[in-house]
Amino acid sequence: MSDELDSYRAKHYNSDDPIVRLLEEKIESLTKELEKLRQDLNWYKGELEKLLAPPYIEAIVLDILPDGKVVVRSSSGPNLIVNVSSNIDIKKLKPGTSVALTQRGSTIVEILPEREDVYVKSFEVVEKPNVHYSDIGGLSEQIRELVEVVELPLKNPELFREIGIEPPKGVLLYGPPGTGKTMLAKAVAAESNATFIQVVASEFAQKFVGEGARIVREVFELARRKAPSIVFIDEIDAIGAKRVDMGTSGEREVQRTLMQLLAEIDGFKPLDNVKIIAATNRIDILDPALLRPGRFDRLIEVPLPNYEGRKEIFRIYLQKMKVDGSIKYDVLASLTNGFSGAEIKNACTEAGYIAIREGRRYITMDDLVKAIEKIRAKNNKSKSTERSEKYV
Ligand SMILES: Nc1ncnc2c1ncn2[C@@H]1O[C@H](COP(=O)(O)OP(=O)(O)OP(=O)(O)O)[C@@H](O)[C@H]1O
Repeated sequence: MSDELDSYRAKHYNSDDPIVRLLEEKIESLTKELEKLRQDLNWYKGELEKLLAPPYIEAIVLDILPDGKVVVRSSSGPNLIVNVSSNIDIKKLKPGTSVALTQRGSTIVEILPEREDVYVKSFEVVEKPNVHYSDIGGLSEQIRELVEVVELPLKNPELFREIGIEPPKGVLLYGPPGTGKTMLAKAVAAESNATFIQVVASEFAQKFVGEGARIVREVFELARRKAPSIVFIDEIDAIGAKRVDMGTSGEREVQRTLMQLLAEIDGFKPLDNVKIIAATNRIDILDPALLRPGRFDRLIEVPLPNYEGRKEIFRIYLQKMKVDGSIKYDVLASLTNGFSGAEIKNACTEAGYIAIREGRRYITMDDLVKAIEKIRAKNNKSKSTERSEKYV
């Protein structure tokens, strides 16, 4: 057939003939259209394949066996012993590697990019916090204690083994809001060259049954992987308060999470290279089980700064700002009785704004006095609102 066509074309072909040119243009555009349709068809086939393909199961490698099989913890729950697909380099598999299993869960078909559990992502992991003891005012006694029970054991566990004393596994920092508890935890992590893992206990209280306990497990597995590390649990009263009744499922979930936390703490030895620091504004409502020996058995109070502490905190912030020669630190300390460190910092920032509003590039004593009055007025207002709400 194609020979006859070729010989017909050879005899009659006339490129000047307008019909021939028209036909050739038509053929060219149809050929392009056909090519485009072929590409679209392949794309749709690929999409259809993805849509119809059963989902992979995510898993974490726990161990590699001598026979080349791998033990994984699948996200669907059980531990499995699985094969490794030939396109996977088994040397790239190590405990903690995230992998994808076939739908039947029998074979590792893909190595997933390194990531922490999505829940753990909701926690802050700071390899090296940028807070130092010198940034903290009025808490020298608390710093000394943290150096003794956290920094030294992390940096020099042998010293404690040799002498034969066990430092506490958990330290509880307690005191009013804004007094420097989080700063202290970050500073001791920075000075100990430890990874700082900050969680807010209310993050543990998840809405799905068992999720809180799972998050606790993930956080402590992360802490072991990144050791030496410090797990800092802020607002621990969110899960560690005395339980009055186990009526609601939410209360039971919180209790399960607390039990998991206690199990994790009990699972550590005092000289392991993971330390746990918790913070609370409400030590009075904590479950005594948390404070039992071997858990948070070192309590460090972090109170509002006294006169000298307030002077120190003002110096820390004002030395980083442009001020004129009128600053009197003793007067500032006298005007801020009852202020927390956070409120003193806010007063310095507010004084900066007052100077800017008045068109100046430096802060005066008058700016600071006005700022202190503004913050005290705001505090009094919020306290009176609190009181009135209490009696509503
Ligand atoms: N003693 C202090 N020295 C210097 N700055 C302080 C001090 N206390 C608080 N601050 C300032 O207040 C801010 C809040 O402090 P921090 O978060 O450590 O308080 P906290 O006690 O953990 O508060 P909360 O109990 O509300 O979590 C800090 O970022 C810091 O700037």
